[in-house]
Amino acid sequence: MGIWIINGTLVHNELETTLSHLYIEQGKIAQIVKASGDALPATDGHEVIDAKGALISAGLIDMHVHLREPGFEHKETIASGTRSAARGGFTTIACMPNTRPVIDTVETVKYVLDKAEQEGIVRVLPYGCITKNELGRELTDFAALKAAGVIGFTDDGVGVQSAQMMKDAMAKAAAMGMPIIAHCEDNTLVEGAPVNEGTFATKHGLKGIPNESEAIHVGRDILLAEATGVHYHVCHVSTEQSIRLIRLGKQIGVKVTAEVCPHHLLLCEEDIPGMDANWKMNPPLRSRRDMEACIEALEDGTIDILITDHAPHSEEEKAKGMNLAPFGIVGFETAFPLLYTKFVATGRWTLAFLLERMTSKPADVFKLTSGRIEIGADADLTIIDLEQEKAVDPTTFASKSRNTPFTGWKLKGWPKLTMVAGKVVWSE
Ligand SMILES: NC(=O)N[C@@H](CC(=O)O)C(=O)O
Ligand SMILES: [Zn+2]
Ligand SMILES: [Zn+2]
Repeated sequence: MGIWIINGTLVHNELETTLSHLYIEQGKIAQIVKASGDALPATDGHEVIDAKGALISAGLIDMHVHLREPGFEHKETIASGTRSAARGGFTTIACMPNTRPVIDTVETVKYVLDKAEQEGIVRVLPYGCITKNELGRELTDFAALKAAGVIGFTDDGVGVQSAQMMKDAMAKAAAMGMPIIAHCEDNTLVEGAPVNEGTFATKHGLKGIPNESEAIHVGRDILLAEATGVHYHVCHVSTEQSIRLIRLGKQIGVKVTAEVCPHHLLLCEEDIPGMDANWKMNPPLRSRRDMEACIEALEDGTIDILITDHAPHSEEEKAKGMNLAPFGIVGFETAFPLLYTKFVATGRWTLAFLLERMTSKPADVFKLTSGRIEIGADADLTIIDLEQEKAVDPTTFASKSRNTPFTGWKLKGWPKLTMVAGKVVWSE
């Protein structure tokens, strides 16, 4: 017995969309049939899911998320985080190692993979730390972590401050064909500032995080990537200056790729309503000019992929206020509707472009086999209603945390059903 998903809209490319039926057998896509009139394929003896004209996308992929387990289970767990991801239409997520303990040993990699297997409902790909405890002093055992199943190395949450340490890490990663994923931040330029150095900081008398604190690392690391030949991936790009450097790096043939979050495309410092820590994240909301540079960079391919940087924190932690609250906002359950409503429904992007940046592009950048609807592929799929309009209501989130600046936004493009390897893991 297999599953027929009937009457779904498939986006083949910018020009071609078809109403189609998909047949799934043993977790894989076995047939793709173009609908003709009202005629249905022979579905006898099979399970039938009627997509009712809604979009069927390859399952969304998010290469930058925080699941908080082990150590911060009050913010999120692998169980709650993967449910939140499924509701957002994500079928594969790559989790950051800034847990407690951090993911810097084989034991912790195993712990995360076992938990994901037992309690997770979407695919979880862990990253391992570049340095032990993310302290920047000593490299982890890359070979052992790779063998245990990590897909790349990163100290996300903090920048690797020493250029020599980063160079050694890149040389080692390059030798084993693994990517380095970098949170770019020079601590000497940041000094505990909670928001961007700009209009909001000035108005409220706050210390500011300057654009150079990010871009200095991007520039340094592109030179180191050129020297070592590593695949270097820049986390959550937020500044015009970083983009300029990534563009140059690509032009001269350095293997540099980059990602951007929805909030850096949709919000800037002018939008922050007041001293509300649900607007505090790292990197911070920058100037309008930076926001526009990020949009253009995604459009021209300088930035390769979209990610959420889903960073759950509890209400108590966020209630500490702009100066003391931790950085980060949740992202899974708003990402697709936000991007669809603000960029596709407005006519700026095609649906094909948005889907590519959340499915096949991340798969290509990180050499994953998922991200495409084709015969023989794992049936990782998402059904999305592009028409229904609904306001963002954090009380409905499957995530344990509700720290979002998007409360009340009226959006279209809500996922209805998420399938991983032919199994429905969430449906409305
Ligand atoms: N992005 C954030 O604001 N916070 C992240 C850390 C990070 O992604 O650097 C977190 O772990 O909370
Ligand atoms: Zn980061
Ligand atoms: Zn992060």
